[in-house]
Amino acid sequence: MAGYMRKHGQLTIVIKLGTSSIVDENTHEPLLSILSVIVETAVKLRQDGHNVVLVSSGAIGVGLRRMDLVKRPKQLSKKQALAAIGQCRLMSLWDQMFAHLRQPVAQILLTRNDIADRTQYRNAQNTFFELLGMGVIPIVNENDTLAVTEIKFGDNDTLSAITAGMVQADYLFLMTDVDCLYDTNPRTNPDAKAIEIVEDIADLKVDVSTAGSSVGTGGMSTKIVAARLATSAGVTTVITKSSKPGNIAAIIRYTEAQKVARISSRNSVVNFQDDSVPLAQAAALNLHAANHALAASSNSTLTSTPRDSPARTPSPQMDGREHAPLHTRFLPNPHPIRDRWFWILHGLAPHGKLYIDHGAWHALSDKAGLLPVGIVDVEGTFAQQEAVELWVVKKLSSTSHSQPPSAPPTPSRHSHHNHSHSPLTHANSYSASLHGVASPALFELHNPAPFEIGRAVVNYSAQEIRRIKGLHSTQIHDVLGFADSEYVAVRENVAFFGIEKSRPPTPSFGTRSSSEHGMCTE
Ligand SMILES: N[C@@H](CCC(=O)OP(=O)(O)O)C(=O)O
Repeated sequence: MAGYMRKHGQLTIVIKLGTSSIVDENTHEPLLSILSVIVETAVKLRQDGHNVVLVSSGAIGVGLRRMDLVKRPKQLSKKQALAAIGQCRLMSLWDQMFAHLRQPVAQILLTRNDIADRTQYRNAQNTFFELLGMGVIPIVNENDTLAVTEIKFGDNDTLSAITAGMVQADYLFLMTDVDCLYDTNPRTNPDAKAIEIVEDIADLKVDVSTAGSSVGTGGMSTKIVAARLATSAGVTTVITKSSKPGNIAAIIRYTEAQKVARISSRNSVVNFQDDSVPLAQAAALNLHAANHALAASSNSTLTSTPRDSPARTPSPQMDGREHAPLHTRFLPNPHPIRDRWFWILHGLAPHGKLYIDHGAWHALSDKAGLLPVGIVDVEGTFAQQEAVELWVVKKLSSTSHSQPPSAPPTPSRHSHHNHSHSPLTHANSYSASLHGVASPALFELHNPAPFEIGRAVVNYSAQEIRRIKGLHSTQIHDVLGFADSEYVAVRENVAFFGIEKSRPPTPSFGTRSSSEHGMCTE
């Protein structure tokens, strides 16, 4: 990537500030003391040789103050107008504050649509890298003028996670109005326990109604979605309190020192508050390997502490060990998703669904492309080169073939990636098994429920795939009158939600012969 070469030990840190960290919830006046500490922290990190990116909400909030309005309007165009008014004030505020410390900044406004095109995604990425290489702090927000519902990131937590993936960050800090994630709502439950380390986000089970504010759009649930997305790209993700931005440096120092301590097999944890512990030296170690070692060395998936435990008082001296300020740290996936696949999963909005069988899943895990023969059903309307969700369904066993399913399905299992996706209904699952599938095999589409494994960019439209599903590639031309590719999606255009989704369990439930999928096991 032009203009960007990571130096030895250099970290890239993305800091996301929600509206409630930037303006007062009631008066919408800028929270100057918090912003000042953020500026000082970011500049200090820069001086230590690290890259810093800010994701700053607050345009609408600042716009409200500028126009002396009390309440956020409901109408989209009014919100967009306020964002346009507020964004230039917001940037002017950041620019002035950073200018006091002679730190140049740049504004980057993104919409989902901008990065849905691979070339534009790479252009945005190259701009980030060029800015970081020049020592500039990019300040990112959603381009609210253009961002209607279909092309919105949804909230700035998601935008910050996509930004963190795009700049290949080491850390994403999601600054919020609580000091960390709790297992239940700390405002209503005094026994709520702080969750300090999340080794595998797939195992996280919390009541996500724990936090939120009246001026922002994100609550704790969007932070967890963002953490899932960022950790999949190999980014350590931290939730901590925005009113104490000085914690950022302490948490990084503590985490990096812990990695050094683990790797060098020392038992004591290095004093994270001691500025003499060189951050760059700590960071010089391979971060992903170190995090993996850290995860492996702990017994439980989640480490939690009672809310007001003395162990959580800032900087205590306990048993000769220092503790970081209270925060939740999501460890990065030790097998981060490649940049192109991260883009397919999170840069593109899916326009429909393909239901595939286990044989196709096996073939994909064996690095083959997605052939029409492995497709069981199609949902939605999409064009060539658009993204779709990939859902796996199980074939019925041969003993079940003679009888159609008789009872309505009970959804048994949902993908944790998207709870809003309901399994296929009984009726359409059965009809799916009857129409269009070349093989007489039926598919058990509801028990277990289909589950989403990833996304694909397809070579054929929904209408075309409906006509070729279940067929051999040699038949595509006869049916459609053309055959752009033997694959519905080439392997390079198929991305999985993590390593566990990329490998089907063995033995396979599929019944097709391996040769049909161009693979050697089934
Ligand atoms: N782009 C919008 C931010 C949307 C929003 O409210 O985000 P957040 O406060 O992070 O939940 C703005 O700048 O006002």
